[in-house]
Amino acid sequence: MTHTAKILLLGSGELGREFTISAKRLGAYVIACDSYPRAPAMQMADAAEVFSMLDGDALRAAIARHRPDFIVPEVEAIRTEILADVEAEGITVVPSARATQLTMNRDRIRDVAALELGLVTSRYRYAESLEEARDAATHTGFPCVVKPVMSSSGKGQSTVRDAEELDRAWAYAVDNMRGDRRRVIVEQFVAFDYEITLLTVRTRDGVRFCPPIGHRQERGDYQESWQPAAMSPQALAKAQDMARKVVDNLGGYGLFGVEFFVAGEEVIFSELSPRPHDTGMVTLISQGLSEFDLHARAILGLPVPEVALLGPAASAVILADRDATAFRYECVAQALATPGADVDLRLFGKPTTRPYRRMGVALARGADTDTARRIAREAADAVTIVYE
Ligand SMILES: Nc1ncnc2c1ncn2[C@@H]1O[C@H](COP(=O)(O)OP(=O)(O)OP(=O)(O)O)[C@@H](O)[C@H]1O
Ligand SMILES: NCC(=O)N[C@@H]1O[C@H](COP(=O)([O-])[O-])[C@@H](O)[C@H]1O
Ligand SMILES: [Mg+2]
Repeated sequence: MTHTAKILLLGSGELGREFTISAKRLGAYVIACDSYPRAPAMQMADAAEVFSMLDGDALRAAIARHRPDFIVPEVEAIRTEILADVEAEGITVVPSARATQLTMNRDRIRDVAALELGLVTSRYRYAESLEEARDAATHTGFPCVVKPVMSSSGKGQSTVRDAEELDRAWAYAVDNMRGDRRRVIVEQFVAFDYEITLLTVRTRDGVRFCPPIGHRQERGDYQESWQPAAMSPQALAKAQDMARKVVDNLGGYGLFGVEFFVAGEEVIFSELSPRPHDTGMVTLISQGLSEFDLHARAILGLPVPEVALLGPAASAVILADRDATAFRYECVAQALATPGADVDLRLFGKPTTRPYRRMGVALARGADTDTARRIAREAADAVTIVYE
């Protein structure tokens, strides 16, 4: 055997690409899967498979063909029943088949967090019709946020200020949902002071936390993130306590991105990813071991040391603005030229653009997080996508 482990990666975007690099550095053989060819992680992997992760037959066939030691989900939308079957047959699903099933849809994980574990969440209710959405909004009050239970990166999500706007929000959610479950969550709008991602690693030796990551979102999608997020020790302790409860409930080994809203000293659990988080790309420059290295180590059962921050750092996204198949990047040298600053780039190698598609990220370290944010934003803005 020439490799330490065989990993089937389900989803091959930018997060999978960095995970592939981390896993391969530790000697793993990686088969990268996604619905389109030349996806970012495929360009780094030993082998690639192109099929929809929601196609159960194709997923089963890929598992049977490669017989991996580990299945590592990189997206939410996967035919997760199959993962439960293969876990029972002895393949390790990361972090666990149950975690992938509970987090694929917002309603399941929200019910576990709020009802089973008693975590603080916003008021919420589910709706399967416009009528039910109206009832749900009576329960949450206005403003509220309407999201399809199956979606990510803000797709189909909108904030509703009054009853009049509900029709449009319901239609928008139904039109932009993934899968075939016409179900939304209606959530009380939380007027938070700031929001964080707490990267939480479940390892054989216990749970470890990265310093909290602050982030700013637009259209439900992340624009910039920074680490450490300034927060009181009391608020951090509450977030860590909730994160520990939820990852221990989900089980298995790996890194989780646990999202919280913070208002004063109140910490409100929002949702979590049982895998590296987009806002956690800042750890590519802020930590000796990035979130991808930590995920790989935890999965492979390797030692995971206490996480040390190298210094205040930030990430800023590089977005496309139109549909295109022919384009190039310019001004990369200028982006990396900020004098005296630690600045870096990741261009993901996505083969096509579309409006708001994340094509890359700029990374920076600075004397404080405000400085790092400024340098990262300037570097991201310097990179120009030239459409041909
Ligand atoms: N109830 C709420 N109150 C206030 N803001 C909210 C609320 N729900 C979501 N948001 C805002 O929208 C962002 C995206 O929401 P959420 O994380 O639920 O969606 P998502 O589609 O799962 O995103 P991702 O997959 O990128 O994490 C949040 O980070 C927050 O900024
Ligand atoms: N918030 C979830 C997230 O950031 N997921 C990341 O985006 C990719 C899809 O990008 P695409 O839509 O540009 O193909 C996913 O594969 C994953 O790496
Ligand atoms: Mg989120």
